[in-house]
Amino acid sequence: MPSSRFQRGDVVMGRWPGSSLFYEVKVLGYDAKTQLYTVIYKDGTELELKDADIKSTTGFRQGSGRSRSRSRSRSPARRRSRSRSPARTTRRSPSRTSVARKDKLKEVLEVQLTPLKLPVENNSNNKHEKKEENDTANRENEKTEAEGESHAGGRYNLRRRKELGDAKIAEPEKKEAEAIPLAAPVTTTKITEELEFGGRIGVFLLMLVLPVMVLALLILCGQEDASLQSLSLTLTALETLWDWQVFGFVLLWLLFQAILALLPVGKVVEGMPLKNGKRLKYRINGFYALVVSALLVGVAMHQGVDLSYIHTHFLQFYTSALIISLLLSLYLFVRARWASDEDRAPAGSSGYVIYDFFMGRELNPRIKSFDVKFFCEMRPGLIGWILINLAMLLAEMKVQQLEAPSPAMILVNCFQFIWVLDGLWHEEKLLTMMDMMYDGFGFMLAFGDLAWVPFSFTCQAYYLVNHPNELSMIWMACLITLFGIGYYIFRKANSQKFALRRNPSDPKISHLKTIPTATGKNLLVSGLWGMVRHPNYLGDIIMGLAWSLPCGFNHVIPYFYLIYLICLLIHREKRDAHQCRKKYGSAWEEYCRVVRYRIFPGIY
Ligand SMILES: NC(=O)C1=CN([C@@H]2O[C@H](COP(=O)(O)OP(=O)(O)OC[C@H]3O[C@@H](n4cnc5c(N)ncnc54)[C@H](OP(=O)(O)O)[C@@H]3O)[C@@H](O)[C@H]2O)C=CC1
Ligand SMILES: CC(C)=CCC[C@@H](C)[C@H]1CC=C2C3=C(CC[C@@]21C)[C@@]1(C)CC[C@H](O)C(C)(C)[C@@H]1CC3
Repeated sequence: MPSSRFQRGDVVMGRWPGSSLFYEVKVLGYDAKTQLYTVIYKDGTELELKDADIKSTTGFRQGSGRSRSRSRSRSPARRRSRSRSPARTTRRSPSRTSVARKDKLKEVLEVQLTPLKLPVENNSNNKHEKKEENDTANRENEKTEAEGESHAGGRYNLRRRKELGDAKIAEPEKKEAEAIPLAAPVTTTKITEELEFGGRIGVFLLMLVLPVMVLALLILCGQEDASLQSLSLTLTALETLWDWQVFGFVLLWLLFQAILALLPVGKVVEGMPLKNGKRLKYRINGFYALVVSALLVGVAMHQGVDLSYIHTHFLQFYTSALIISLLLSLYLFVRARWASDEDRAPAGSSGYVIYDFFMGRELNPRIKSFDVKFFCEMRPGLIGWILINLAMLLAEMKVQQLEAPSPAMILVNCFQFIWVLDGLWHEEKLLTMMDMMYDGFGFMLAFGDLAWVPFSFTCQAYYLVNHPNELSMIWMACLITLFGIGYYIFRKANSQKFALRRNPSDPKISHLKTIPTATGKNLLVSGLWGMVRHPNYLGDIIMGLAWSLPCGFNHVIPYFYLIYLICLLIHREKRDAHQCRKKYGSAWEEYCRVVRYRIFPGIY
């Protein structure tokens, strides 16, 4: 290879097809005529890459700020690669941002990758060559072949983790900790390449439509005639939507929850690794916060506080929460000016003000050790939801002059309480979710957490106050069973995924088959995760159905949550599939071939 920058055997960083993610690859050869390198990824995938799609590992190591076991002297090559780093582009003056964005898009579009056909699995020469290349993923493939479980015709093997033994499975993780920066893809993306939610116009419309939609929902739920046609006749006067006292109560609630979150009670855990390899610390005490909140509410009720005040002032409560979420989003947008590149959320760094305001520019905004996003996602809205449901239960008894709450109201309260309790009990798992790992904290989540969750998720209980619905014993038994099935699928699927990510050799998931990927992470491909690609979404939707059905079939309004959830999760599935395709490439394609349906078995 006379005129090539890299030689056969060199370990370099190669761009993954169609993305700006770089993984460690080994150079297998260089074709001077086509000027393409043949490289092999950790999972055995061979590709041809242009010179521009290959970077030296030293440049990446320096840039990513990870701790290394061996430090090398600063070479001219490394200095070159640092000066070209996109990190620099975001530090440029705003006038140059859009030029940088175009350059970046161009760069991504220009990636030309030609997948090579892999040699047939039983070609002993090649197998030997792979083995010599000392690649962990190859070694795993070999083990699998020995077990006769290789996936016919595929590049990946479906293997039983149990049969391999825990120690062996943990091997890639161990290596990664020692020296190979493989598990977390190294990304040079500092500016958003693709705009989601319909871009700037889409998010602008969403910011207008979503708050009005919740207001309309609440007006409809609260009036006798909950049909959609009746909405225009009863447009509420704006001044009736505001009450300073209510605003004060909402602020007090937020303050109270923030104090509970700051109490030195509960364990402190580390979040998932950030771009710079560091992990943030989080105090997990959501469950205690729920217990203390319940005690406080109990004492207040005992002292004669009438919770049905929340029902009679529900619109004012919503408006206050909306204003607070708007103010919070503004604060977050402004403070992100001083955030370092590392703290920026990839999705909210487009350079377009409106888009970044919606998506959130900062990934983990913190005031000292107080994580604003983590707090808002789990506390005031979720615990507030339970408080509101309780207020609606009391209001129903008052309005309908009942001695005890209706069975429909009890079911709605119990189902939703279990869901919130489960969320707080497994609070730690939020740290591995898309919202915490990739999404910035902007208007979407601030409004979602503080206004959308507590005021639209409570629509069934609010509706039942004025729209009683009788339930037969059989129907109640059916609803409980339906909820139980949904909960089982939701919990089991989420726990299996969490266990795999936290400890791939966890005995609880050792019976499940997985597909290895180039990043060192595995994808579950049997059990619930073999039924559909998002069993947790399916479980969530079944539960949503179970707590909407007690409201009967007279109006569509109590099904608002279910409709929202289906739309959100279908959209989320698409977003996630897009990210996973970029992250996992052919392993993800293989997974999609094996598990055909996304959320609903046999349907979608
Ligand atoms: N009620 C509501 O309003 C909402 C509820 N939810 C609920 O929150 C929960 C979490 O949702 P969300 O974070 O969106 O989605 P998931 O928990 O499904 O997370 C998706 C991620 O899981 C990993 N993954 C995907 N497939 C596999 C597989 N086969 N094996 C192992 N890992 C896999 C990938 O990340 P990686 O490989 O990087 O780990 C992927 O990016 C769900 O139960 C959902 O229903 C979510 C949104 C709103
Ligand atoms: C239309 C609009 C404004 C959308 C914003 C969406 C948010 C409301 C939801 C996005 C993902 C969420 C999750 C939860 C609450 C709703 C939001 C914030 C969640 C924290 C609720 C508790 C669960 O147990 C959960 C942890 C699985 C869940 C995670 C996702």
